[in-house]
Amino acid sequence: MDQSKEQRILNFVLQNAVRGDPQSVVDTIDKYCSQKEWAMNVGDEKGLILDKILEEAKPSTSLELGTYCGYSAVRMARLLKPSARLLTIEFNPKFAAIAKQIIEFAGVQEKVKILEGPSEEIIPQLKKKHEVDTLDFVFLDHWKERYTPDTILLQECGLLRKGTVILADNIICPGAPEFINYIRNNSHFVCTNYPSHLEYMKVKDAMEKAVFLG
Ligand SMILES: O=C(NC/C=C/[C@H]1O[C@@H](n2ccc(=O)cc2)[C@H](O)[C@@H]1O)c1cc([N+](=O)[O-])cc(O)c1O
Ligand SMILES: [Mg+2]
Repeated sequence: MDQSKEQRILNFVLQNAVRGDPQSVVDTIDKYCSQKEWAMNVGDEKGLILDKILEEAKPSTSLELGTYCGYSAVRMARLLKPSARLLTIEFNPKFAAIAKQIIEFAGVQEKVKILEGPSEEIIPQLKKKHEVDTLDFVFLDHWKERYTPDTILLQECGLLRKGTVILADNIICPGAPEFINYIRNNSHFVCTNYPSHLEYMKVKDAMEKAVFLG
């Protein structure tokens, strides 16, 4: 059975990154995906925007929707304080297994917990099963048509608090038009757009920050 692209990314990390060094894992994935095979990691250009917004938020409890290979989980975990936690939801068991190995290789497994399953099933379990009170930071990078229903679900489950920062990837490419329409017309959020480029490409993309007002 020949390897998947995600397995090739994992192997490249295991052979070229420095164990226990999250920055080297991030740089190694960027190197592979810019030189060998494109993959849907947030990447280094949008990654720097993610870094800045995350550092400003100084979150104790963060949630990511769409782990994929774990690139942004490692990228975020490397900036979190030791007591902070990142929960990341992944639907595809093959991707979750790859991400687990990349997260462990980077040495950030103490801060990161992968929750396997669909977001609409897992979000309602966060408070009781995963001891979440409210979320300080949310990174949306899963199926683009799920951005809006999952943002509504997070509110319904009482997981957002005054000041929760939601950051969404791919506002232009592939695009999340219904999310943009929803969030920019919702008086409970203050939105900021961050123009950038699609990972590893010259194509325009953007991220959107939405701060919940309570
Ligand atoms: O489609 C994109 N992302 C969809 C991501 C989906 C990921 O979210 C998981 N998930 C986790 C939980 C769920 O409930 C559902 C899915 C899926 O199993 C997958 O791992 C995308 C596409 C491009 N592109 O240029 O084409 C660029 C990007 O940056 C992208 O993020
Ligand atoms: Mg993305």
